[in-house]
Amino acid sequence: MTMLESLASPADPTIAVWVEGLTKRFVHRSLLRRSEPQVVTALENLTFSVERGEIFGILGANGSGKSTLIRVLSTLLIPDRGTARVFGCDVVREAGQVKRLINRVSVEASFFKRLSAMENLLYASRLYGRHGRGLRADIVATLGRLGIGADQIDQPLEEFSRGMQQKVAIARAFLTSPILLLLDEPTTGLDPRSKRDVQALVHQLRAEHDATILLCTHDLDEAEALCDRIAILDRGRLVAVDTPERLKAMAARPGASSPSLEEAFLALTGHALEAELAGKPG
Ligand SMILES: Nc1ncnc2c1ncn2[C@@H]1O[C@H](COP(=O)(O)OP(=O)(O)OP(=O)(O)O)[C@@H](O)[C@H]1O
Repeated sequence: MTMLESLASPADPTIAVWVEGLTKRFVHRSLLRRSEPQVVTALENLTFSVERGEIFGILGANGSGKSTLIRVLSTLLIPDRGTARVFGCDVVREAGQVKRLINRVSVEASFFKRLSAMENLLYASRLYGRHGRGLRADIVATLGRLGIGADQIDQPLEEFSRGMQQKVAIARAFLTSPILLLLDEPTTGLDPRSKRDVQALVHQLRAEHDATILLCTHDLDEAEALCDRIAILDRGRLVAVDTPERLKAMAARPGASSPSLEEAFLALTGHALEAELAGKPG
């Protein structure tokens, strides 16, 4: 825990996300009747906070708990223990208020698939109170920046590839200007050029819209390029929270060249980021 985290309080307006003692377990029942159900601890007593305006990364291997954390923060899952607040609102008791403050972008982005990108984005923007003449032009410009041309804008989304739908989800987050943007693996499955477009838009979103961004990834380069601070999750436990530079410094050995973020991850968790942890009981 950093000095700031030990001094901050959940009511502090400069704190966007406040997580204290957060624990979530799942019971995995085997199809074979004789074997005992297994309890998987997806999140184990997490405590951290994210400052308003930060781009905060959650880095962890498959099954380390990243999506579970995002789902708790977006009010889709109820934690077993502990609390989580978004700008002071409790994600369980004040879920309605939290929903108005967040926008979650994930692979299972929900759209009206038979409607076009333009129709979906007009609907979402109006839901967030955006109207007026400039809206259509903004939608065209935002999609254009992500490489979706004017000729594709009126096509039904069901005809878009997964990567293109992911871009429309990111455009939606940009157009609706949420205060907290939860990005769950936003560039997975995108080609390198599209990845760079998305990353540029994330930076712009923070700069122009006073957004706080929580980004789950297992892409080390992306985490390093985008994040002010990174939390490393390992089997549901928080092993470190710090700037990329300080995480790397933690893994430095006297006389050796300065470690990469990948080496820092290995030193802090004891395994490589690609390690498959899914299904391991906590
Ligand atoms: N709905 C669920 N029911 C049962 N177990 C679950 C559920 N959701 C997650 N888990 C388990 O919780 C653990 C953490 O999963 P989670 O999806 O949060 O990890 P992750 O870090 O997001 O992984 P990935 O990078 O593969 O998306 C895993 O062991 C997973 O099997």
